[in-house]
Amino acid sequence: MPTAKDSHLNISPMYIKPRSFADCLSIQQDYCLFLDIDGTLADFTLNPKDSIIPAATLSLIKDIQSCGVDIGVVTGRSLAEAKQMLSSIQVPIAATHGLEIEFDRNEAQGTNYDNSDTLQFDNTELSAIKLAIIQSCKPYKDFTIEDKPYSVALHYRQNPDLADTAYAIMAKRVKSYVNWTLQQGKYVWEAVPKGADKGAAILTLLKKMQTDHKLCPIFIGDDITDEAGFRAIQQEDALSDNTSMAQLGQPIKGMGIKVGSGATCAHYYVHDITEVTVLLRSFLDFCQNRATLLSESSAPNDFITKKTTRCLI
Ligand SMILES: O=P(O)(O)OC[C@H]1O[C@H](O[C@H]2O[C@H](CO)[C@@H](O)[C@H](O)[C@H]2O)[C@H](O)[C@@H](O)[C@@H]1O
Repeated sequence: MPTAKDSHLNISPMYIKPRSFADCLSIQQDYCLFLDIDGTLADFTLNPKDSIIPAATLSLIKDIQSCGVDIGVVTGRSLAEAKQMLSSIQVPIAATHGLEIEFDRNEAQGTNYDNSDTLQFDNTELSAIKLAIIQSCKPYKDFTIEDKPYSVALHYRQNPDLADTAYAIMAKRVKSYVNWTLQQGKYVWEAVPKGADKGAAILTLLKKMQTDHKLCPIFIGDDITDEAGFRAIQQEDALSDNTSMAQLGQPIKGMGIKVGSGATCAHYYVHDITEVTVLLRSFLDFCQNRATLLSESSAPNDFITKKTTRCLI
């Protein structure tokens, strides 16, 4: 079974004190925020269907949006599930690891799309893979199979000893399909169309959010699939792959924040979901203060002094 080790995961991230997150930010800079769901906004549960994003977190997101900050959710969940979990707020969503993107649930067709055409998604193949996985899992009561419109996930959180078995089943079932690949997550292996990538999804959302003011994207995520997102906004791939430059026409210097310790290419980390909430609250304070300062002055640069990065210990 492959491990989570990856040649990109070689940076020791710096801890951000979540309560002082505002101290890391500059009042002269416009920010936007990208948020992962599971392990970042929602605590883990044995069955994915039982997960919720706490009402307080949703209301925090809404308050940040009210300050004029764009927020996008980037998740491995299907669009339908993500929308249900986020039903009390309006937020652009890149779901199924970027395969399904919805900018605005009320907008007419044209702004929302799925990537399944581009990625040569074949529903017949997906059905065959799902069926084969169901067959293989019959002897094991501790697996949970998550049936999504564009992928299928095999969860073994109920019995972590089944990790190797889960990988063996999934690898066997995907191996004969050239357009499919396996993605690892926390206690899960998922069969996804090749090319599904949270980094590209974030850049698609960012391009849509971009105005005359250059935005500094902040992405918070916890899992292996979030690494592509960290790389995209931190421009780690700029030398080898110019996708981000080409998409936005300018370099991006964003902040990747990993939830939890462990190898990551994110430059920063916080310990857990509770700290994510504290960090979001600090970000809200920053946005509210910034809005007040900007509204009080017609020439903001006359009195606003740029903050320096003091958030690290
Ligand atoms: O990108 P994310 O929003 O982090 O979604 C990644 C996967 O999250 C879900 O699985 C994880 O959460 C489950 C519920 O807590 C947990 O049981 C499982 O062990 C985790 O891997 C979701 O079910 C998957 O579809 C997402 O791909």
